[in-house]
Formats: sequence, structure tokens, C-alpha cells
Amino acid sequence: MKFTKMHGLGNDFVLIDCMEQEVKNPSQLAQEMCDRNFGIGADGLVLILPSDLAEADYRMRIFNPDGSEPQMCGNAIRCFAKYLYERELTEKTKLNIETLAGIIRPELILKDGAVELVKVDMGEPILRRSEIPMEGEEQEQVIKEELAVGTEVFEVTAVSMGNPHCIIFVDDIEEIELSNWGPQIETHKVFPEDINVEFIEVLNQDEIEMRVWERGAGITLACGTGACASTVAAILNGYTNRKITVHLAGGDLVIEWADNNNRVYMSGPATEVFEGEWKL
Ligand SMILES: N[C@H](CCC[C@H](N)C(=O)O)C(=O)O
Repeated sequence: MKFTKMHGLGNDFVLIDCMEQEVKNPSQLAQEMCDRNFGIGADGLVLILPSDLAEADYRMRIFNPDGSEPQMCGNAIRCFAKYLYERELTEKTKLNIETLAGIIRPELILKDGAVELVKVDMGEPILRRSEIPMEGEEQEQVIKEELAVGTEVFEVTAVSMGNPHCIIFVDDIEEIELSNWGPQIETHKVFPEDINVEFIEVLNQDEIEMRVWERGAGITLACGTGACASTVAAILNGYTNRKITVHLAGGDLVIEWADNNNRVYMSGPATEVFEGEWKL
């Protein structure tokens, strides 16, 4: 089975073009392919599929290394869009992609005919507690709510970009023991579908530093939906302007939560590394 290895700021994926080959058990295949010793090694498996929706060009499915299927993946959809254009599966530079988070709209930014950046309309953030989802009394938003994790108490802000994110603002991000707190918060009983965990240090009104423990994946070098959710959380808490740079371990994303249409825009690179043949 042919595959293509790509990454968005070091958040890496195996892409399989299912227009010509069928994947029977993607959850099992994701666990095998994503294994960094016995497989290819990746933070996710991405399937390129036709869409039955008239308004969509293609459909993207994403699977975490643990085999779970999240609603969306920001770094992956930039890779997905670049793949379609460079393989001439589309001539469009503005695409409509069907995902479990709805129709997501990547735009390819070209320079000298090549894809330089991908700007993605990630849709509107979801802030209602019950839609994150997060248990507890019904309320509009979860902003700086205390969450007991073992002997520690964190102030959390919860935002969904189709997939759930728990954002915690700290004074010094280097002091955070991500491997300790990440899994405990990811699987906390208050989050019925588990959750991605972002620790944020606000550098100034135009920049934040982010480290992430991803649901179903663990520590990754970047998380696109997480950067979007963290930007929304920073604005809700009054820390930053509406268009900022998010500094991730793997590089930078520019995120804007537009005040004229309530939509979140993410701009960043997508890189193809190699093609290969998976021996079934
Ligand atoms: N692990 C995430 C999906 C991948 C998100 C991330 N890689 C991104 O770039 O948005 C989840 O279970 O919601």
C-alpha cells in the first residue's frame, strides 16, 4: 500500500490516497503505521477520500496513534490540501474539505507556482460547556474554572474546534511536567470524550508560547486545532489581541479569531518528506 509522509511543524502524518486503494480497518492500521519502532512513525494516519457532499471537494479522516478517530486535525488538513494540489487531484487553491468537524476550508498560498503556506478557515469555536464536552452544571463558557487533578488545582479554559481542548495559562512553560499532567488531564472524568491539553505562556499581546499533550497521541511538536483553541482562550481571558503568533516546539502558526464573522483562521506550512510502500 502506497503512502506519503508529511508534517505540519513536526506534527507528522502518514497520508493514504484512498481514491485508488481501500483501507479496511483504519483504526488498526493507524496503530501499526504510527508506531515509531515497528511502523513508519507518525502522530496520525490521514485518509484521502471522496466526499458525498455536493459542497465538498474531498473528505478527510484522521486517526490518532491509539486508533481513535478525532473530529479534526489542523496540521493534517494543511498537508492534505497541499497533497491534493501537488498531485493534481485538484486545480483549486480554495478547497472545501468534509471532516467530522464539518466543512473546513484550506486556501493554498502560492509563490512562483509552489505552495508556500496554507491558510485554513477553521470555522467558529465551540464554547458551550455541554458541547466541549465537559461535565458539570450547564453554563455558556468554561473560563478559568478550577479543576482538581490529583493534589494539584489548575485553572482551565475549555474550547472546542470540533475536537476538545483544555487550555491552562502558566507563568513559565518550561517548568510544566507535561508527561505527568498531560495524561491525567486528558483522561479526567470531567471530560467524557477525553481532551487535548495545552499549556500556554503569554509572552505579550501578540505572542504566546504553547506546549501540548494531545488526546490519543501524547506530546507532539505542534497542534493546529490546539493553537486555534488556545488563541480563542487567550482572547476570552483578555490576554492578547485577536491575531497572534503561536510559538510551538516545531515552529510558528499565525492564528486570527476574526471579530467580524467569529471564524478562526490558521496560517502555516505543510511539508512532504517521503513516499513509501507499506508491506501488508
Ligand atoms: N489528537 C487530536 C487530533 C489531532 C489534532 C492536532 N494534531 C492538530 O494539528 O490539530 C484529538 O484527538 O483531538
